[in-house]
Amino acid sequence: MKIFRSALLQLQVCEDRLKNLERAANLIQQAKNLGANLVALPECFNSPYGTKFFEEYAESIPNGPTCDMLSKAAKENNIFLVGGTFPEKDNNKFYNTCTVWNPDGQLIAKYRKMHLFDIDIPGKITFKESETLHPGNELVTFDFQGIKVGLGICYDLRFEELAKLYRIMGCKLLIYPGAFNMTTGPIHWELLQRSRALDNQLYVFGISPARNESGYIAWGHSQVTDPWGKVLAQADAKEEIVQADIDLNECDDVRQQIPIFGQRRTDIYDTVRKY
Ligand SMILES: NC(=O)CCC(=O)C(=O)O
Repeated sequence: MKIFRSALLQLQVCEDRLKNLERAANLIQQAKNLGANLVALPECFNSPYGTKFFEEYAESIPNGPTCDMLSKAAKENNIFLVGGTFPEKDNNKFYNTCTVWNPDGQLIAKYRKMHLFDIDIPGKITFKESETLHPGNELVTFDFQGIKVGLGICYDLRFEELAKLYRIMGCKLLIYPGAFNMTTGPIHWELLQRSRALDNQLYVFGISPARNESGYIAWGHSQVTDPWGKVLAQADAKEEIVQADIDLNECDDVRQQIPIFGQRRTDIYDTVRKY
């Protein structure tokens, strides 16, 4: 399908897991009513975002209330559902994991955040996901009606190598559930998505939780960016559905008109320096 309607659900997340699931299920249904066939939730949508919460809210995949809700919602609404992320428990290790569900309610992809959010900006924000989480080690794509879609999570947006690999693998859309903060969000969130989109000539979705009042405060501003690097749609801070009609012909046009991928001097890049 070359043209489709997408919906990014900028969900208001609270400390009550079941309320988060109910609210998410409700927004998914609203997105379906708007005609969306690809719907995506934000990072950490079943729990507040914070290292002290990850173990308490973690579930195994695919058994648990969060996967049950996602599977049911995908099936009942007959949509592809990118289930944001939630803390995953596997063999006594914890991951920040994104699941993807097809319209039959089947789990078709699972991506574990590869670059953990460990930063220290004195007086502003210090965060260390690696205190409780392990990183994933695999790139993950899924097929959405003939389109290859690549997955990343939030801080992964900063690593252009990951996005480039997805482009090389044939992706035309990258989806990043994410929860940027009030320090980096205002200056980096939009810019990073536009950069990944422009560099790789593909669509980028960034899906944030809505702004909350305390703890880790999410920037919001869920965003759809096209292969020209243009922002097609962007939320404000509150809970809302960002919808956008995606025309994959744009990818083909941009790639043909500005054919940077065939023009890369990999003969030089690959020999000058090995990382
Ligand atoms: N959840 C995250 O990975 C946050 C990333 C972030 O805020 C950043 O600045 O990078």
